[in-house]
Amino acid sequence: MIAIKNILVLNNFEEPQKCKKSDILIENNIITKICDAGQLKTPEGAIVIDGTKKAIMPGLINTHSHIPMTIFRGVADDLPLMDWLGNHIWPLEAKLDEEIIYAGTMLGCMEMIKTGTVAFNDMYFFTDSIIKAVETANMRCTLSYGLIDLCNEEKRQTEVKAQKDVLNSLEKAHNKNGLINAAVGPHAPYTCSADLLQHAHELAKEHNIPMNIHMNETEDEIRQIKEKTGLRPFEFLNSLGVFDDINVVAAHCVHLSDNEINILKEKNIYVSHNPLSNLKLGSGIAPIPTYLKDNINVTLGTDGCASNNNLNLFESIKACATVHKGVQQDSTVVKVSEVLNMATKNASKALNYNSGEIKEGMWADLVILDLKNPTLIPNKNIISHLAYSFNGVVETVIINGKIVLENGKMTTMDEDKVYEKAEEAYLNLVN
Ligand SMILES: O=c1[nH]cnc2c1ncn2[C@@H]1O[C@H](CO)[C@@H](O)[C@H]1O
Ligand SMILES: [Zn+2]
Repeated sequence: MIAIKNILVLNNFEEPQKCKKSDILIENNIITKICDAGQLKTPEGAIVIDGTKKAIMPGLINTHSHIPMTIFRGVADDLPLMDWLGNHIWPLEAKLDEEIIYAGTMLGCMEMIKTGTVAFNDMYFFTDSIIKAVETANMRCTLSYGLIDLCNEEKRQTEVKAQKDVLNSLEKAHNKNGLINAAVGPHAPYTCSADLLQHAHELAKEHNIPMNIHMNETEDEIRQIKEKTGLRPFEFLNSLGVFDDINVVAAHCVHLSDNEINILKEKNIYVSHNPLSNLKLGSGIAPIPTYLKDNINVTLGTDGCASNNNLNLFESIKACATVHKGVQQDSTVVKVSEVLNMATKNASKALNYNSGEIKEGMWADLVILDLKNPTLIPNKNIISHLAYSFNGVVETVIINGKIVLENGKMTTMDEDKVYEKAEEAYLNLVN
């Protein structure tokens, strides 16, 4: 049990003036009580957190990452997507092993937690090593194995077999405490055959899990699909039935035709907007204000550390809240509440979580901020600060009812050891 006393609860992004000081009780992994400050009787044996001069917010949810790529930070800058992937990232990924993946995931979990992220939607390889690290860190996540067959039949069969094992591992991990969830992850329309895409869709339906896929990131890949099929990527996948009856989290969605935007609406597809990765790889800027006008569900992601190059979702929040104002020459688009919802409750909906808000009955995935932080002063319009000024350095993080960061220190891992192992893994990767 955790009792948090006298804390400013940031649970209303639309009407910040209604946020007030309250007491919160957490039992097991659930927020069981929220009442006016001073009203909560501390149950015997509860851990008490004094919330004076502190604020609490829903933990952030990153809907697009490749967490082990934290080890790739800084290895291939200033390149366009296809050159970056084909000539730099994929050759390095061929050298990955379980130890490098574990070290990268531990570092990634640490970085996310220290910057207020409690959950992430990931696509990568070596799922067993990722599971091991995420369980140690006690983070919530949705993991998918990145399916790639490059339209090669033999490769497709290997991928289908690998996918089966991965789903078994994920199911076992899920049964422990519900922290780890499964998704299917066909990498992208330009790396997967129609058969593989349809197979992934069938699995998502059968297991009632989301699909995680890269869509329409660059003009170049769209041209490839059009040459091959005569259709744009969303039209092609829609014709295959890939979007039917499942939650789809489509990463990037930078270049869409009007007809493709209609498909987003009709199929209720969740967009994972990755503004910093799209800017760094020179891919373009997604038309987020149009999506918001059309009531499309937009969420936020960082992408991996070779294209961002960090996992601080507060930076993506600020980028999203500012870049579209510049593009549209209209400072009224993408409001503070809209962008904060993207990083919390919209993401929770996309991934079928019970979090992203602070309400009784919801999972205790919470972030406590020390208000004595230069980027949060004056302590008046804190919700505005979350979007525009906060440096992301959080004080305490609770995931699934467990304190994983306490006064800025990780409780689930030895920080120095994580740094050391990450340095070693980097050297093994590049040498
Ligand atoms: O922005 C991106 N677009 C396309 N592929 C990416 C991006 N970021 C990482 N990967 C690649 O996706 C695979 C994960 O299963 C990896 O090969 C990773 O390098
Ligand atoms: Zn990606």
